[in-house]
Parts: sequence; structure tokens; C-alpha cells
Amino acid sequence: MALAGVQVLELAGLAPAPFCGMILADFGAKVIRVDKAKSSVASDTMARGKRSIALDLKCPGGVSVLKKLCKQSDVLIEPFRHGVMENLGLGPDVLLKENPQLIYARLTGFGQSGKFARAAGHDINYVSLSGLLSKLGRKHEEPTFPLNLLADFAGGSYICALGIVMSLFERTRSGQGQVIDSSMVEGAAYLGSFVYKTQNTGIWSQPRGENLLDGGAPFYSTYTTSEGKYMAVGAIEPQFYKELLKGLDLDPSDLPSQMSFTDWPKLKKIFTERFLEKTQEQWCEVFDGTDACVTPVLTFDNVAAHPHNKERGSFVCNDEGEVSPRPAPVLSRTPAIPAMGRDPFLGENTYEILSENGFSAKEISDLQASGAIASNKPKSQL
Ligand SMILES: C[C@H](CCC[C@@H](C)[C@H]1CC[C@H]2[C@@H]3[C@H](O)C[C@@H]4C[C@H](O)CC[C@]4(C)[C@H]3C[C@H](O)[C@]12C)C(=O)SCCNC(=O)CCNC(=O)[C@H](O)C(C)(C)COP(=O)(O)OP(=O)(O)OC[C@H]1O[C@@H](n2cnc3c(N)ncnc32)[C@H](O)[C@@H]1OP(=O)(O)O
Repeated sequence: MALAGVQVLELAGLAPAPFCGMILADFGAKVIRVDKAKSSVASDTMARGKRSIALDLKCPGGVSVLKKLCKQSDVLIEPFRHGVMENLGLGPDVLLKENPQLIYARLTGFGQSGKFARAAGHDINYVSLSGLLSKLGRKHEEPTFPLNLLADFAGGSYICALGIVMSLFERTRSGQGQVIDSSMVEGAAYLGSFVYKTQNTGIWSQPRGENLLDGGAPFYSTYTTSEGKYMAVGAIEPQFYKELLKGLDLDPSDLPSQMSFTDWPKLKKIFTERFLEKTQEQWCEVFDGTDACVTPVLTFDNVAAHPHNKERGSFVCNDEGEVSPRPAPVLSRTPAIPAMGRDPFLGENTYEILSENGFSAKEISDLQASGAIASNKPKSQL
């Protein structure tokens, strides 16, 4: 796999860092999640392919274990607000001095500097500060956030994973590590570059929810079918719009022009009424295989069984019967091979990780006795 041979330490966090670690694990990195020794519940629901070591970083023994692990690792991902790592004596100055090749990824909401650097926050706060939330939502409604996908995962996990991979690549030339300041506000804003950089084109000239791509246009929207399911329509270009009208059995000469936005509400009403005439399956029969850009809104229950997704194997099922998306993108020679086993228990692999990283059996039992480490399988793995 592409990242084989790369050792990553992921300090346990809520959602963005876990997904970042999972991406790296899916593509072959050896990812070690560092859990709290005193914690009993894992909040990491994206632990695929990871192992877990439990350390108490509030005690000197735990800190020195992490330092030693960092000396032998390529990447550290830390998910705490600014200042937490420094307070633990694990700031980048300390760790990069001991291992100048370390890539020290700091995945936070507000970044390492600025007024909010030490403030608590969640996805919705980061998207709001990115400016993008003001653009999302239906007409006359409050801004609507797309679950916690935009900042946590797209602007957070993915952007941070990209930073890590770029740093690993750069390190092959310089031999040096570096610090990644991955702010979810900035990651989300950066993903919104298209919206920022098209502000003067006129496509956002109307209030929120009344534009081309924010649900204002009748040909870029969702519609309810006769049995209460939905179809997604994205027929922007005239040739595709023509196919849409054909599928809906509407005569263009009876309708206002496609780009007359003052007529969009009227056109939307016509489309709404037409979509209510058939079931989702019937509309798929009409539109599948055409260029009308009309697709069913699939649910988690039927997404893996859709013929297109099934043919490509876009979803995988693990040993516990849990269906999830296959890692993307697909690399031709070194594709990701997601692990199929269950997620690790907290501290399940503490002993094996320590011994792989040069700790003797005596050192491990001393650490255990001092409470610096914890394990779910204390005896069986010694
Ligand atoms: C909207 C999302 C958040 C969604 C989260 C949910 C998806 C999950 C939340 C709860 C989960 C459920 C729950 O766990 C129960 C079940 C468990 C089961 O296994 C699965 C199902 C569950 C139902 C489970 C399901 C889901 O997983 C949940 C519902 C987000 O937006 S996430 C993004 C949040 N923002 C950031 O990550 C930005 C950067 N971070 C921060 O700003 C802060 O970390 C944050 C998030 C505000 C939290 O602040 P907090 O004060 O709590 O932490 P920090 O200031 O960062 O400090 C951490 C302290 O911990 C100490 N520490 C760390 N490691 C160790 C260690 N190994 N040993 C000892 N101590 C440690 C560290 O020193 C800090 O201590 P101090 O405070 O003293 O400095």
C-alpha cells in the first residue's frame, strides 16, 4: 500500500483526527492511537486498521513513553486546542528536537494562533467562521449546516491528511520533518475557494437559496417522488437541461427560459408536480443511462446495493456486518486495503506496541505499576 512503512501516532480525539488517522491506516500506514490510560470509553468510531496504546500523559512516565514513540515515528497527529501539548511538555519544539524528521500535525478548529486559538468549538463554529455557512441554506431559512462534514472531515481530516502526505513527500528531499497547523476554519474556507473566487461572476448575486447552486435553480435541486422518496437533479448545461425536460415529458416551448431566474419559482412548481407523478424506481427507469443528470437520492439502507455502486465495490462490509465506504481514491498499483476486523479496545495493544518500539519487559511492567500505561490484556501479551 502507498503508505506502508509509515508509523503514525494519533492522540485520541473526537472526530477529525480519528478520520485523518483512518485515512492513513486505510492506505497502509501503521497507525497507533494513543488513548487515555484512565478512560474507559473510546469515542473513536473511525478506528479501522488502528491499534491502541493507553498512556497517562499527566504523569512523567507516560510523557517519556510518548517521547520515545515519537522518536521512532514518522507522524504525530494531535487534536487538542492550542497550548495543551505545550502544557504536557510535548510541544513541537521538544519533539522535533528529539526527532527532526517528525511530522507534527496539529489538527484544531481555530489554528495555533489568533484570538480563538484556545477556545472550545465544534464543526458548526468552524464553518461559521469560514464564511461558508452564510452561503448554505434554503430561501428565507436560517443557514443550514451539512451535518458535521464540512469542517470536521473535509476541511479538517482530509486537509490535514493532505498536509501529512505532502510533508512526507517533501521529507524525502530535505530529510526534515515539520509542523502542520491545520485549522478547520481555514481548511473549510479553502475548500470553499470556488465560492469565494466566483463571487464576481453573478452566480451568487441573489439572496441565499435563490442562486444557481444553492437550491434556487429548478434544474439543480431535489424533488419528492410519488411515494415520498427523492430525486436529485443537476441539469445545468443546456444540452443536459434539454434531456431533463424530455424525461419529464415537458415541452420547452411551454416553459420560461432556463436561465430566467425570476421564473425559477414557477418552473420549480412545474417540476415538483411532475416528479410527484412517478415513484423513484419509475424515474430511474426514465433517466438512468441518459445525460439528464438525474439520480435517485439513495439512503444508507440501499446505497451499497445500487447497481453502479455494487459494480464498482464502492462500499465494504466488515467482519461485524458494518457497511461503510471503500477508501477513496482508488490507486491502480497500490490501492488501499481497509482492515475488516473490529476496532481495538482502549489499550488493547499497549504491550505489543511498546515492545515493538524497544521497551523491555521490565520497563513495561514498571510503567504498568506506576500507572503510566494501561492495557486491556495485561498478562496475555507480556
Ligand atoms: C461535532 C463534532 C463532535 C462530534 C463528536 C461525536 C461524534 C462524539 C462525541 C461523544 C461520542 C460518543 C461517546 O463517546 C459515547 C459512545 C462511545 C462509543 O465508543 C461510540 C458511541 C458513542 C455514543 C460516541 C459516539 C460519537 O463518537 C460521539 C457522539 C466536532 O466538531 S469534533 C471537533 C471538535 N474540535 C476539535 O477537535 C478542535 C480541537 N480540539 C478542541 O478544541 C478541544 O479538544 C475540544 C474538542 C473543544 C475538547 O476540549 P477539551 O477541553 O475536552 O479538551 P482539550 O482542551 O483539547 O484537552 C484535552 C485534555 O485531555 C488531556 N489528555 C489528552 N490525552 C491524554 C492522555 N493520554 N492522558 C492524560 N491526559 C490526556 C490533555 O492534557 C488535556 O488536559 P487539560 O484540559 O488539563 O489541559
